[in-house]
Amino acid sequence: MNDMSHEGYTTEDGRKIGGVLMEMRNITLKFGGVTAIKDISFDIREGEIRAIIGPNGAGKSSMLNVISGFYVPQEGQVMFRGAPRPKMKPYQVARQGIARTFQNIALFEGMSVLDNIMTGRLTHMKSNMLDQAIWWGKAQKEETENREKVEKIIDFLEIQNIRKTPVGRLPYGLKKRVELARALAAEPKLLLLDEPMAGMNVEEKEDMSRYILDTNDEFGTTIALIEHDMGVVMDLSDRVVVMDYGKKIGDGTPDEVRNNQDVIDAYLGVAHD
Ligand SMILES: Nc1ncnc2c1ncn2[C@@H]1O[C@H](COP(=O)(O)OP(=O)(O)OP(=O)(O)O)[C@@H](O)[C@H]1O
Repeated sequence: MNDMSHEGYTTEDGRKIGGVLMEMRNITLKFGGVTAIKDISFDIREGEIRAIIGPNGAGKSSMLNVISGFYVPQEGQVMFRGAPRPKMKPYQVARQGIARTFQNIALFEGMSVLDNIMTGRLTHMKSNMLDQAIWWGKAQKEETENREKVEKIIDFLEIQNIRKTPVGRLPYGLKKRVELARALAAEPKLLLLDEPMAGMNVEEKEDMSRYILDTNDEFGTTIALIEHDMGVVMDLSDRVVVMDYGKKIGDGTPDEVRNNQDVIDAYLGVAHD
C-alpha cells in the first residue's frame, strides 16, 4: 500500500480508495462486568474492503454491532461522514445507507428467493397505502423500478434459476448468497458482513469471496466484514483490524498483519499477561 494519506490511498492492485467514511474513536463497550471492546480506534475508507478478525470471544460481533448502530458504546464516538452518529433506530441506519448480513442467516424461509430480495428494497419504497389506493400508477411505477433493480442483482449473483424457490429449500451456501442479494437490494453505501464464510466448504468460500470482490468492484460498495478464519480474508481485504480479548492488537495491510508477532501469538493461543 502506498500514499496512505487522509484523502485516501491506492491499493497494490491499483484501486483508488477514498477518504474516511466511518471512524471509531476510542470505543469501549461493556456488558455488566465484561468489557467486550477496550478503547479501540480505526477507520473505514470509501471503497475499501475492511476486515475485522480475531479468535473466539475477541469482540468482533460486538464491534460489528457498534458499527451497525445496534450497540451504543459506553465510551468513545462513532463518526459517520465526519459527524458524530447519534443513537439510531434500525430503519434510520438503513436510510444512512448501511446494510448487513447475519451470521445465522435471517431470511424468510417460506418466501421465494425473489420475494426475500424484494424486502431489501423496503427502505427505498416511497408510495404508501394511500398512494396505492388513490394513484395506483405511482405505486406501480415504483414497483417496476424496484423489480428492475432486484433483477439486476439476481443476474449479478447468478441466482436466476432459483428465483422462485422457497428459501427454506436451498442449501446453506445459496442461502448466504440470497442474504447478500437482499442486502445489495438496499443499494448500501456501506455493507456489513457477519462471518460471510462461516460454515461453508472450500468451493462455497471461493464463490463468496468472488461475489464480495465483484460487489466492491461493480457497485463501488464499501465493505466491512468480521471473520473468525484469518486465511479467507487475507486475499480479500485491503486492510485488516485484529482484535484479541477486546483489544486491537494489529491494524494494517494483510501482509503487515500476517507478520505482526502479537497477531501470530494470538492465533497460536500464546498466553497473555
Ligand atoms: N450480549 C452480551 N451480553 C454479555 N456478554 C456478551 C454479550 N455479547 C458478547 N459478550 C461477551 O463479550 C465478549 C466478546 O464477544 P463477541 O461475541 O463480540 O466476540 P467474537 O469475537 O464475535 O466471538 P466469536 O468469534 O466467538 O463469535 C465475550 O466475552 C462475550 O462473552
